Amino acid sequence: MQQQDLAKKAAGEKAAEYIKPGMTIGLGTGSTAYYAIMRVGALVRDGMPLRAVATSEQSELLAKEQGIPIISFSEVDKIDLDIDGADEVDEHFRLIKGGGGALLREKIVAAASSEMIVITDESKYVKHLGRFPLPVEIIPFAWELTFKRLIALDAAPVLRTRDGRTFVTDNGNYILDCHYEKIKDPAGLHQQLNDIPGVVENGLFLHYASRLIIGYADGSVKSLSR
Ligand SMILES: O=C[C@H](O)[C@H](O)[C@H](O)COP(=O)(O)O
Repeated sequence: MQQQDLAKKAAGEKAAEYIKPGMTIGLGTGSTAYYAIMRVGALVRDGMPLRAVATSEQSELLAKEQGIPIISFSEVDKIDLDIDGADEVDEHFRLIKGGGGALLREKIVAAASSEMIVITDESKYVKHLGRFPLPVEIIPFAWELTFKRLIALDAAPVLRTRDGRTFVTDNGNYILDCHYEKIKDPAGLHQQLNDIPGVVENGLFLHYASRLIIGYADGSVKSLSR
């Protein structure tokens, strides 16, 4: 296993220690959330009663393979604990998410959760958000106009593609990856982006994370709360 994967595994498995019987869990998306989901699966197989909602089709599939009871959102009043990865996190627990294109569902789940644990390896803990391109989910209708609005705002947007085709999210939308290098005013930018017609959501998660678990290649973790 690569060193970064050891760090992700350590963080994902540590997060699962916060799960208590009877909880409703939000399952994140990505290569770090993968390890948390695997651990949740092991807890279920050991007999712990819990249920979960997933933040992407990919995570739902993995959860079902692991035997985790997935419930529909119509059955959910509140989510006790959301465990998810991030592309960047700063010391104020502000995040950039959406590298895998799951930001919209992830934000809906984070907003509905009493607690959000963010799991990362140390490379993602940054002084300033922005080196990782900020994903912005937009609707396909007239996407070129939304794209031009973002150019006018100096976001340097790039339409995300995969295998030579436009990337389409689980919600049928497109992603514009916006290049800032250093985001000086995350709250202002969040508002500015979401005010643009055609923008569905952006990858800044500013108020959701309550605990940050950073994994290291030697298998150790640092768990910080706010
Ligand atoms: O859209 C994807 C999510 O926001 C992921 O949680 C994020 O991209 C981190 O993924 P990974 O753990 O694979 O680096």
